[in-house]
Amino acid sequence: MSSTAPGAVSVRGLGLRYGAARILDDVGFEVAPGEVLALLGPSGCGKTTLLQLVAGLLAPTAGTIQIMGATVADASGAAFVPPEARGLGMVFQDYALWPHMSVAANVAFPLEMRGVPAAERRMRVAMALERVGLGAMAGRRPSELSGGQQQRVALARAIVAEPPLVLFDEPLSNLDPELREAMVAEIGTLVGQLGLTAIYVTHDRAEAFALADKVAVMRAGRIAQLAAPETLIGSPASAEVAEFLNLGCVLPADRADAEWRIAGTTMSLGDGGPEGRTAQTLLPGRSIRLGPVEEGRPHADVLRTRFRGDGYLLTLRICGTAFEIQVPSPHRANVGDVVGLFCPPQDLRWFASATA
Ligand SMILES: Nc1ncnc2c1ncn2[C@@H]1O[C@H](COP(=O)(O)OP(=O)(O)OP(=O)(O)O)[C@@H](O)[C@H]1O
Repeated sequence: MSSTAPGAVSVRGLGLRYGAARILDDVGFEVAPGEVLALLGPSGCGKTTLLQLVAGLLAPTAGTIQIMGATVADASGAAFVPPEARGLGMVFQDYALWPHMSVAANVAFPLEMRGVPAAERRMRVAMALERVGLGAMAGRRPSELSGGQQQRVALARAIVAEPPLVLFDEPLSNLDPELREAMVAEIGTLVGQLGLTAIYVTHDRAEAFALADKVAVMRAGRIAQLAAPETLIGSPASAEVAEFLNLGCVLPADRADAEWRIAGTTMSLGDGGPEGRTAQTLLPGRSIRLGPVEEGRPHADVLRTRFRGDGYLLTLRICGTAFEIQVPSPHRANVGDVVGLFCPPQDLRWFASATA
């Protein structure tokens, strides 16, 4: 796609304030047609607020939102298209189904809103229910379905009118972990088959990485990094992002002559890193190999060991510091063991010091 083609969604300089409180600040992103963007971040970072702005449930106090090239919100007052006129599909955490209506009537609702004739409605509802594996449940009430089935109904309702954009707000958080994993796979298949353009809000890294082409990591009302999942893992933009993604242990480092030393110990990680006398370095859990304790290498105490089926997950405390790291290991280790840590220098990620 050429860089000048209009995005399915284009958000620029978006902000929302409630009085003096800045809930969102200078948020910008593009979603290309057929792309899935995940908004990932801890509770309270503004994910849902951002989704509600795109949906038209809130109006921004700064910036613009375009959907398929049309401006649907402009804080300067030039435009505000109400939610029902944006024609988007939405899937919420609590399913938001009408209890007094049948499954088929729930799914038919967006088509009714668009004035689609009854015969075509019936056909499209049947197709949408078939797609989510609920063809046989059309006549039931939502209360006669399991949580997973109810969320499939919501999914069918979100796609039945073939909207230009589907918004997902933590759709799986009410389901138990096993079902959640199965539903992630189902949503991924559906999104792929239908070529859906979507924005998917979650605080679950695995869910975001499994479903999204791009992930916006949000912190305190801003996008801290927006990148493909592989880039986030390999090149987190800041110590904050690395910590939120649980990529390993971020340690303060001091330059001593030609070497870096960590947390005031004599551990040396070799040369490299940014300019200046202090920095932070990410020791990525997935790059660490365990071995014997050796002079001049970091070592760690084993705090916990957990069997995972394919090996062990060890929780280690680095060299008498307060810093902990989780490291996968094919071998069992005992609580209290001291192990040497080996990390290829090229796998370390360096960040400017927090206090710099
Ligand atoms: N009507 C409101 N008035 C004032 N502050 C609000 C209002 N609605 C939300 N907030 C605040 O805005 C911030 C962002 O809320 P939002 O629900 O978008 O976060 P979130 O990342 O979706 O969190 P969660 O995962 O817990 O839903 C929070 O600090 C919240 O307290």
